[in-house]
Amino acid sequence: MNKQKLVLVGNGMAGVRCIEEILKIDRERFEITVFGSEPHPNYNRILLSKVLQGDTTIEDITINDWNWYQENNIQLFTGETVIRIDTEQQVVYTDQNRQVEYDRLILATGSLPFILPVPGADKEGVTAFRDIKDCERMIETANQYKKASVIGGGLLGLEAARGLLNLGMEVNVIHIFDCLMERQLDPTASQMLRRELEKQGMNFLLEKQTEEIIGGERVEGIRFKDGTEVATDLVVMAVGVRPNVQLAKDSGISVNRGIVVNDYMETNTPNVYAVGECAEHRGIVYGLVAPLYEQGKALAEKICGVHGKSYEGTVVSTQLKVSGVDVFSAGQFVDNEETKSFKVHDEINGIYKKILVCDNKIVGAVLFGDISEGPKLLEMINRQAAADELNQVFQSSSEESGDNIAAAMPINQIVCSCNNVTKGAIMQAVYSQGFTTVQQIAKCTKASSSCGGCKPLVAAILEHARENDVELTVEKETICSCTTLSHDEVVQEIQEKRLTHVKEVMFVLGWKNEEGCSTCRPALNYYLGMIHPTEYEEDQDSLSVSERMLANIQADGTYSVVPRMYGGVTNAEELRRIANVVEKYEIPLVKLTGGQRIDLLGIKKEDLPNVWADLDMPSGYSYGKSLRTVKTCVGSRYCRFGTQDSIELGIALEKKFERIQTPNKVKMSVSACPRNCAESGIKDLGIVGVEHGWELYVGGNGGTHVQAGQLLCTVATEEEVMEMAGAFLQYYRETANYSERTSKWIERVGLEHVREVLFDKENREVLMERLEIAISNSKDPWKEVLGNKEIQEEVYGNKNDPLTKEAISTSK
Ligand SMILES: Cc1cc2nc3c(=O)[nH]c(=O)nc-3n(C[C@H](O)[C@H](O)[C@H](O)COP(=O)(O)OP(=O)(O)OC[C@H]3O[C@@H](n4cnc5c(N)ncnc54)[C@H](O)[C@@H]3O)c2cc1C
Ligand SMILES: NC(=O)c1ccc[n+]([C@@H]2O[C@H](COP(=O)([O-])OP(=O)(O)OC[C@H]3O[C@@H](n4cnc5c(N)ncnc54)[C@H](O)[C@@H]3O)[C@@H](O)[C@H]2O)c1
Ligand code: SF4
Ligand code: FES
Repeated sequence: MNKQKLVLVGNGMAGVRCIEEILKIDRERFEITVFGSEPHPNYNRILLSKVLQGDTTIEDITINDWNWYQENNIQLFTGETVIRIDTEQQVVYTDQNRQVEYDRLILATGSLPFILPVPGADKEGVTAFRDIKDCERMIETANQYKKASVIGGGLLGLEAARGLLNLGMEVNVIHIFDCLMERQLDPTASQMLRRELEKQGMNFLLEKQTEEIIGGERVEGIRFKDGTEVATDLVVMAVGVRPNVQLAKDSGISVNRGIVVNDYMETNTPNVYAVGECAEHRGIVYGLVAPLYEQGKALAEKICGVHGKSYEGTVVSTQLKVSGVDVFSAGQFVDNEETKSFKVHDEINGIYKKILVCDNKIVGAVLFGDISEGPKLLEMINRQAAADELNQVFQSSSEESGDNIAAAMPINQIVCSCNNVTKGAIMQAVYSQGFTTVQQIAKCTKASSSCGGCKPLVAAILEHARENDVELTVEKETICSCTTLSHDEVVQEIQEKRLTHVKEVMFVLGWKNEEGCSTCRPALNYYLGMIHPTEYEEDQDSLSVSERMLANIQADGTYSVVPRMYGGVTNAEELRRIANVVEKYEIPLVKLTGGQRIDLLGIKKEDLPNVWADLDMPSGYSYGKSLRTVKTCVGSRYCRFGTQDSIELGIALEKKFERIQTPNKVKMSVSACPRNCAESGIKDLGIVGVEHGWELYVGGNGGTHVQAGQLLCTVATEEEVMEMAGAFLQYYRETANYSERTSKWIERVGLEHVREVLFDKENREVLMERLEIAISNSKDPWKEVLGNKEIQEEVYGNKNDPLTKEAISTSK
């Protein structure tokens, strides 16, 4: 199967994030080539400000190192610029005389810093602040020279100025207006900011328009339109950026301010897409990573054929990365006739909060001095919350700080706006992975990995999750009222204290009810079997009637038997045996199940062992929490649409995983094409054949709570399906609560988290190793009974009938 060729032009933050998203969905779909004009692998441009300020180093801001490209089979050409696109032939040409064909092309060319077109702008000592090279140039200049001027009092200019101060230079900030950061702040906040920065040592030349950069070969000063001059050894231009669109324009792709894209990041040219600062969506060109990452996700889903969310635009928020200055701005901040504002101005403590309301809805906010309510306000602005909700913000904020803020925050509130990560996702990462550092959380969830502005909040949530017992108790679900311990805690205790029996667990862990109950006993039995697969013997008293009898008990006290038919395939020999059994034991009803099996209903308990013996087929586990069925479509063997052998794969899956115990029943299916005749979209693990391999959907459910499966990944070969399926099952076995179906488990832990675990090859290998141990210790339970006369008499003989009416009605 030929992979499609995907070419990315622009090795920056937006483009590479989009590639990461594509790899998450489908590692095998594309042969990927990336071109980047800069000589570096993808790095965190945002943190250049922090490099200049001396808080981190260039080595530490790499996001994807050289190995990452290799490991993901990405061909990377750095220091190489794409100079032409032939959109008819679908070929890109570079400045190194290379030409590469594409099936899909992503343009992520970012922005170019705007350089004021004034005389002298090309002199030595005049620089932009956009990339590593600019940053290094400024650091070198600071070693030799003293006086710096930054033109532009926006976010970039102020962060640059702070960096240059830290490097020991005297810094003038030259701004065209009388208010700094006029694109984000109202005049009051702007004034407060100016005063604070002056205290830090910055000098401001406001309402100054640059006319000329003066000097010889090297800059010596700046002359303004009002005739005044300032001496300087370095000029940093931070007067905004322009989308880098020349390549697209020259290639006939529709360009306005940016490259024009629709809600799927498609340009007007077939198979050409754009993301990031070069793209213009619904008339807006964004200059912050949060929207660019959202765009990347939407494009990845589109390009991989997943019916995901389209991109509909973003309300952005900004924070200035200058230590000691807390500024936050989001949405609309300029008053007009239709707006009203809610303001708090505490001049003593230097705190200012202004929230703008329009039509009784919260539409924007500016915070200075205390920005702790920023995430909450951004969430309110995004959903256009009613103005009344503001009371809650201010009442609670006056009492809250640090850990209290973390505790009071709703679970679904976004904490990291750059990466769209909620408090819930962070808490989950801490609970499920036992994380103790912000770095671990950043690696797993990406929270705090971009601008770093949310780091203190992430740290507070981490602290809160680890230390605050109150929330742990409130949020944790105990197994049942016999214990105060959660499922996870019990599993941990069993492992740590090496507990081996149900009674022992209850005794050692201080069960309130020493006999346990019908909820906790089966759970403990499952956990012990999962943790000690080689030595644990099932506690029969903890099993349901159907599990104990190895057949499903029916309303009238008879049983149903479903023999295993791998992949839903049978033959004349098996059918003859089934027919003989039906006649011999006068089985009143034979029914085909939704999982493509034959159900024999109305069998008397004492006939069960003889029925199994005569059938001579493996148990179909219709009574158990285990793999039930793998449903298959006819696939390429007979269907004219089938590109793959779904039957062969279905049978292989069922044979491999047929007897393992799972937290709840598991249903699988394999369809050989997207027509999906085996209903793979509503299975715990549903597999769909596509042109270049197999798509794996997880967490689907066609029962009480109908739930569509979500795409976990796409793989190329049957071997990879088996490996991914095994790792998925084992991770579900190890981390789901007993009785939790995969749909609920994924909802709880998050698909992203499951992907993080399963996409790591080492993780998959260790999960598979543990699963193999469980598989090798499993035996067919019907055969076990047939080989044990005592059990046959004890359990299936007439003498000691263990059943009561109550048992029938409570058995599931
Ligand atoms: C100092 C600084 C601080 C910032 N701070 C923040 C912040 O705190 N928060 C925030 O959200 N954002 C911040 N930003 C903005 C953020 O960095 C950008 O929004 C983001 O990097 C844009 O990503 P991009 O991939 O669209 O473009 P870029 O990161 O600019 O990447 C585009 C890449 O494409 C390459 N390229 C262009 N044309 C070609 C071609 N023809 N062939 C090959 N390669 C090509 C370029 O060389 C570049 O490497 C900051 C930016 C700077 C400079
Ligand atoms: N903390 C952050 O979020 C952060 C930090 C740095 C950069 N960035 C992003 O990087 C990009 C570039 O930042 P920026 O600050 O250069 O862009 P900007 O457009 O936000 O600000 C440019 C500033 O320069 C001023 N200006 C324009 N012409 C001028 C002139 N002739 N003389 C003096 N001042 C003049 C403008 O009034 C404006 O305030 C933006 O997209 C920004 O969002 C973000
Ligand atoms: S899913 Fe596709 S291959 Fe399978 S039976 Fe249906 S149409 Fe045929
Ligand atoms: S808010 Fe920027 S990294 Fe979290």
